[in-house]
Amino acid sequence: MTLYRAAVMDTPRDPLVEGPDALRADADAGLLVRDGVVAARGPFAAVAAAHPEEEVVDLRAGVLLPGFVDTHVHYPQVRIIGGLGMPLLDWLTSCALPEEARLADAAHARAVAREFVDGLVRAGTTTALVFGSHFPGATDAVFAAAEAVGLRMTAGLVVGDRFLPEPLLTTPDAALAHGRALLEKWHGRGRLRYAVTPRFSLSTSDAMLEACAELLAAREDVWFTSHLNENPTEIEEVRRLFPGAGHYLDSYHQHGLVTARSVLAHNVHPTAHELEVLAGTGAAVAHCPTSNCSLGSGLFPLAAHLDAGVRVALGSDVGAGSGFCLLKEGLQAYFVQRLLGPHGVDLGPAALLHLATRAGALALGLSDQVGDLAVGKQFDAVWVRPQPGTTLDVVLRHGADAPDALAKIFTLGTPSDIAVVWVAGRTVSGPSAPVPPPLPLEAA
Ligand SMILES: Nc1nc2[nH]cnc2c(=O)[nH]1
Ligand SMILES: [Zn+2]
Repeated sequence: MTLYRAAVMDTPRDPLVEGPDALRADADAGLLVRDGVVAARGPFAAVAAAHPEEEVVDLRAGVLLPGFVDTHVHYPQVRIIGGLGMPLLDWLTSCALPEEARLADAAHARAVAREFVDGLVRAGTTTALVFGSHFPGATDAVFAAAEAVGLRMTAGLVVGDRFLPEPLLTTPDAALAHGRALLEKWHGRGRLRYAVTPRFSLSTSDAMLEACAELLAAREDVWFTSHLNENPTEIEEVRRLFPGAGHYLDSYHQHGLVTARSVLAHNVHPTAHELEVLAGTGAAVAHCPTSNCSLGSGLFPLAAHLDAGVRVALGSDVGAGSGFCLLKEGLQAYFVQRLLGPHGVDLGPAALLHLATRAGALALGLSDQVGDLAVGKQFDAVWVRPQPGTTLDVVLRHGADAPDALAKIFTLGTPSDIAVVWVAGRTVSGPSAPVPPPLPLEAA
């Protein structure tokens, strides 16, 4: 057992519903961690008195937060982060899809999988819903990489049978067979789960979506993820391709793909009826603010989602998004709501923390395990500890109170300020993280 002593902030209640007081901030907390689980929590003096024999790890030089939950991120796109200046469909054609085709090469895919998982944990992400690759071998590689590091990951084979470059195309039968094999190998193994992942309606026929529905029905606890209402040109094209669908969401919903185990990314341009269906089914939306800004997709209507009762969490959407760190996504989400003026939601620091942590856990059905640091939860945590003398260090030393410190962390924090990251009590990034094995490039 280990007794961590730290300033701890988390949001077991929702600040978007209950207001800023929902931030739980304990200036000198003791968290006793046994077998990767928070076994006791309280004022440090009280927990230490009750467990005098435990080793104390003193983290008071920084702030301890729950691990971040990224609800939308693309594994094959690590190396193309930063492709600026294009709207969605041009960016896909000239930037993302050619890179994704390179994952046909197994050695390349293994290297990218390692870079991807490493990028996530360095940024403090401990749980992620991941778009895999169009290639089964490459998707297998990202599961293996996540398992090796200990990342809590839900992912799946990305499938499509139109719009894509030829090497990325598949058929409904092949998609089903490969998806089933990956699901049987990885779903429920350790912290890994499978998500059925059609790329987007634009790249999937009704027959392909039906194959997705068949795979989703294979096990009751399998997840579903895809894209939705990201860009006006995309939406228009989906309307043309699915004349029988009432709207974009309907192209999935008609196949039974929209449930409480569905996470749809973006939804920048929803109709009122789509919001109603999302709320009614319990499906969640992954809001990806840096991606939406970078591709010029639009300003996310968060208020409309919340008013309709739709669950919303954050996604980095790497590689259209500008990096893995959910602190940056939180800040960008805040900026976007400011730009919406009277139509924007007032996102205070507590709301940003909730969006980056517990909202993601709720969206992924994992809130009984992760998302906050209550007793009984997994010790998935990040220690924000800027290097002495950095601007974040300076402003934290002159902060007023806990919400103020949190606002500063979201404003200035980067992966280099995240000193240690734990998943289930084990260090996955930081000084004592196990040295990963060498890249298996020679084996190819
Ligand atoms: N942002 C984004 N939107 C998509 N829609 C379909 N594929 C993608 C993708 O890779 N990124
Ligand atoms: Zn995406």
